[in-house]
Order: sequence, then C-alpha cells, then structure tokens
Amino acid sequence: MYVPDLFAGKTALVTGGRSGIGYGIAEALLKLGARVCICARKPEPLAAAAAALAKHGTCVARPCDIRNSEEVEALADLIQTEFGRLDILVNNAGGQFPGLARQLTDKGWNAVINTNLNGTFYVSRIMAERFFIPQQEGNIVNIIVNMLRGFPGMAHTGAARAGVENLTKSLAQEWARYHVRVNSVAPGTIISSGLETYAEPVKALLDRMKQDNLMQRHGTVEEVANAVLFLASPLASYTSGTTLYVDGMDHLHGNRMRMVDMFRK
Ligand SMILES: CCCCCCCCC/C=C/C(=O)SCCNC(=O)CCNC(=O)[C@H](O)C(C)(C)COP(=O)(O)OP(=O)(O)OC[C@H]1O[C@@H](n2cnc3c(N)ncnc32)[C@H](O)[C@@H]1OP(=O)(O)O
Ligand SMILES: NC(=O)C1=CN([C@@H]2O[C@H](COP(=O)(O)OP(=O)(O)OC[C@H]3O[C@@H](n4cnc5c(N)ncnc54)[C@H](OP(=O)(O)O)[C@@H]3O)[C@@H](O)[C@H]2O)C=CC1
Repeated sequence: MYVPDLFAGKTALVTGGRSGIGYGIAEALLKLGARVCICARKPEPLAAAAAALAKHGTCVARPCDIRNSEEVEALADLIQTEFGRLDILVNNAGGQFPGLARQLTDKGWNAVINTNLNGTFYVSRIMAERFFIPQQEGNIVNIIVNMLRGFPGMAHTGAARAGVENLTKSLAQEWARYHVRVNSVAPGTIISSGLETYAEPVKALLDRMKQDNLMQRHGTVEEVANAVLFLASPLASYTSGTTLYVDGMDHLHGNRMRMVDMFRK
C-alpha cells in the first residue's frame, strides 16, 4: 500500500533485526528501497538473517549488545563506513521473562532494565550524536509493549517500557530543533519468534489472551512493521513524541490481573 520507492536513498538501523518483529521491519524497509543494517547479540543467526534479507536489497550486519555503549559505537563506525549516513533508527531489540514482582532478583530486574531502557537510550544517543544531529535530520521509532495499565507478571518490562515511552517524549522535544522525530509503537501480543520463548503455563495464558482480545486474535509482525513504516515516513511528518498502539485494543480492554492469577495457580 506504500509507494515502492518510499525509502529510496534512505538508510536504517534495526536493532534485534535477526528475528521476529525486527526481521519483519528490516524486510519491509528493504522492500521499499532502504539500505538496512541489523544487529543482535548472536553472530550466527544474525549473519543468516542478513544473508536472507540481502535478497531484497543492501543489508549489512554486526553483532552488538545494545547494553554495551562501546559495541554501539563500533556499530556506528560500521554504518559510517558502509552508508556514510543514517536516516532511520528502529529500537526493536528487547525482551523479558515472566515472573511475579516478588520473584524478581536484582540480577533479573537489572538484565531487563539494562536491555530495554538503558540499551535503547545508548543506541539513540550515539546514533543521534554520530548521524542525526550533524545531518540535521533523523527518525527514531521505539518498539515498546502495551503497558498502559501496568504489566502484572512482567513488572520489570512494564517499568522499562514506560521509561522508553517517556524518553520518547523527552527526546522528541529536545531534538525537534535538529529535525529529528521520535515515536513509539506499542504492540500487544504478536505472533513471532519472541512468543515461542514462552513455555507453559504462559503458553496457555497466551491462548486465553487471544480469546480476551476484542478482535479475538493476536497481531502479526506485518501489522507492527506497517506502523513503523508510517511513523518512519514523511506521511507522519507532523507526528513526534507519540505512541501508536498495535494491539487490537488490549490497552483499553481486558483484565490482565485475572490472567496473572491464572498463571500463579
Ligand atoms: C505473566 C504475563 C505473561 C504475558 C505474556 C505476554 C507477552 C506479550 C508481550 C511481549 C512479548 C515479547 O516481548 S516477546 C519477546 C521475547 N523475547 C525475548 O524476551 C528475547 C530476549 N530476552 C532476553 O534476552 C532475556 O530474557 C533478558 C533477561 C532480557 C536478557 O538476558 P541476559 O542474557 O542478559 O540475561 P540472562 O543471563 O539470560 O539472565 C540474567 C538474569 O535474569 C533472570 N532470568 C533470565 N531469564 C529468566 C527466566 N526465564 N526466568 C526467570 N529468571 C530469568 C535470572 O535472574 C538471570 O540470572 P541467573 O539466574 O544468574 O541466570
Ligand atoms: N512478540 C510480541 O508479542 C511482542 C514483542 N514486543 C517487543 O518487540 C521486540 C521484538 O520482539 P520479537 O521479535 O517478538 O522477539 P525476539 O525474541 O525474536 O526478538 C528480540 C530480538 O532482540 C535481540 N536482542 C535481545 N537483547 C539484545 C541485546 N541486549 N542487544 C542486541 N540485541 C538484542 C535478539 O537477538 P539476540 O538474542 O541475538 O541478541 C532478537 O533478535 C522486543 O523488544 C519485544 O519485547 C513487544 C510487544 C509484543
């Protein structure tokens, strides 16, 4: 539905682009003419993903843990060498594990905060300093999670993603003078490789969440990618500092605490 050269001449970085939603976003950007860099921690699946994505256009990859700012600087070096500029950053890398707040250790809490909140900040700051601010142009889309009414059963990610949503609003205002737009996409439950990481009883809970959704289904990777394409494109040129929910209204509806009680039993 978008014009085929929407992102011709543009370059994009998709963190966590080796799998699931990040892969779908990278593929969608490539198909619309962008040159794309992907990163993730695991080198082999990352290289395989980059090779598969290269069918659609120029795709480069570099292993990078977004929690390590030195590795992120090295990623910026690669983008400078390969592309000489960066137009779009999609902060997609992230994740968490299920657990009630009382069960979360310091180490588990910190792993999730470091990944989702600190990592997103490091990548945003470094890519803005290296590319967007000198270019006086740039675009950031943060993939968060629907946590509007809290996230019982995953309090660590709820807190981290709420932090990213607020960071979105701050950076959008601070960087408007450099013509950088910053937005977030908040997916609900999306059928992707990420969901496969959950074992029972969360698997059963996911089925229950599907029935509880007003559209009676989970979302697709393509539906999330389409929202990212919109926000990253000139179609959204007067939109910054906002969050677009791609969740079949889960942020409005449903009783997540009842779900978590099921999970506890
Ligand atoms: C209820 C509602 C559901 C509702 C479900 C609804 C889901 C829909 C919404 C969201 C969907 C998605 O995001 S799907 C995307 C999911 N994808 C992912 O989560 C993949 C990325 N995740 C990760 O890499 C990891 O989960 C993450 C913890 C963030 C980072 O890992 P690290 O490598 O840094 O850390 P690790 O070494 O693995 O672990 C560090 C510590 O974290 C804790 N830890 C890690 N995994 C753990 C686990 N499975 N169970 C307990 N504790 C764990 C332990 O304390 C670990 O220390 P030790 O004990 O010493 O080892
Ligand atoms: N699927 C869903 O229902 C939903 C997903 N989301 C979010 O969307 C994003 C993508 O999820 P999805 O594709 O489903 O799940 P995946 O687990 O497939 O994707 C997570 C990606 O992030 C990478 N990653 C994780 N930690 C790091 C890190 N520290 N540094 C660099 N890369 C990292 C992973 O690669 P590697 O392991 O090699 O580092 C992987 O490619 C995540 O932020 C997720 O939380 C939000 C709402 C719903």
